[in-house]
Amino acid sequence: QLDYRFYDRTCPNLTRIVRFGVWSAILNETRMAASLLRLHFHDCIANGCDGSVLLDDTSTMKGEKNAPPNLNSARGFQVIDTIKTNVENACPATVSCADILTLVAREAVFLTGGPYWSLPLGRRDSLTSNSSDNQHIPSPFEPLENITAKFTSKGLDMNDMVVLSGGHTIGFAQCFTFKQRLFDFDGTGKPDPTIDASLLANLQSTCPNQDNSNTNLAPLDHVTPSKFDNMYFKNLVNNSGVLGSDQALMEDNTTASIVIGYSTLPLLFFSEFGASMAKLASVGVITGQEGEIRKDCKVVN
Ligand code: HEM
Ligand SMILES: [Ca+2]
Repeated sequence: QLDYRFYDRTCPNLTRIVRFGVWSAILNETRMAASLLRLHFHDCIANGCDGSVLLDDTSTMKGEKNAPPNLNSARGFQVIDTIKTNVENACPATVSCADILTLVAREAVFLTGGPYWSLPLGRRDSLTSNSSDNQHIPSPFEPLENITAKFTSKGLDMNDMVVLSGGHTIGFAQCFTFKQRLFDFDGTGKPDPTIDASLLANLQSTCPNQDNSNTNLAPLDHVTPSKFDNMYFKNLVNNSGVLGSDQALMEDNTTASIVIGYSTLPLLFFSEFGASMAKLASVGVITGQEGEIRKDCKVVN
């Protein structure tokens, strides 16, 4: 029910408005591209791409935004609000927050050097958000089989999972999300023996072994952290993945061979990333008369 020409008549400048908004935000802070891409992923994995991640909590509703893993971690809400305001000024009560977030993620990837893909539109916004839907978001502490299962339960296969993990070619992670690998891997009291030695030294200096380093930031791709390229996959081949869940892609033969492919074929990565992003963007969408077109992405009408 999504349609490639959904807003052609009702909001012809939509793509331009979104692109300008994302461009301005990235100009102000490079990392914002990554934060916006992740926000879309979390929206889609938790109850479908319906803008539910954007809703503020109310006295009767505890939503996704302020629940783990988004709490003190998900970013970019202000950027979405600014773009929504500009879209409302051009085309009042027409474009959903869910479609805006979907378009924003595509522009964020494109403007940092990544691929571009076509997207059918017409998503509607949810009337609720439920913190418990965040349980579907993969955790960096869980085994690969669990993460794979979380993707397949949304209709995304192992190839989608590996290629979409390439989103970690941009952006940052807080030390607590990978620190046990640096000092106490699997309760051994030692670092993960597989981490590349120079990356290990680097990460240990960014994330010293004390609680007050938990929210320090390290790039997920330590070579080209603000460029959307296939370096993430090259890093995995070189034992330089940051999250345990990233490096785990090299421990299974099937996922490892996909990683190796993308590490040598950047254009294959780009085309498959676009295809899988389009697939992600259709997960659990609501269309037609369901849901609503929110006026303000933070609150239901
Ligand atoms: C495969 C399972 C995944 C796991 C376990 C995972 C986990 C994480 C974690 C722990 C962080 C750091 C959060 C923080 O420090 O607060 C992160 C950041 C990020 N993730 Fe993922 N992620 C996964 C998949 C994805 C996918 C599919 C995408 C997009 C296509 C994505 C895009 C990002 C981006 C861009 C960042 C950086 C955000 C920023 O700098 O603000 N991740 N992820
Ligand atoms: Ca990169």
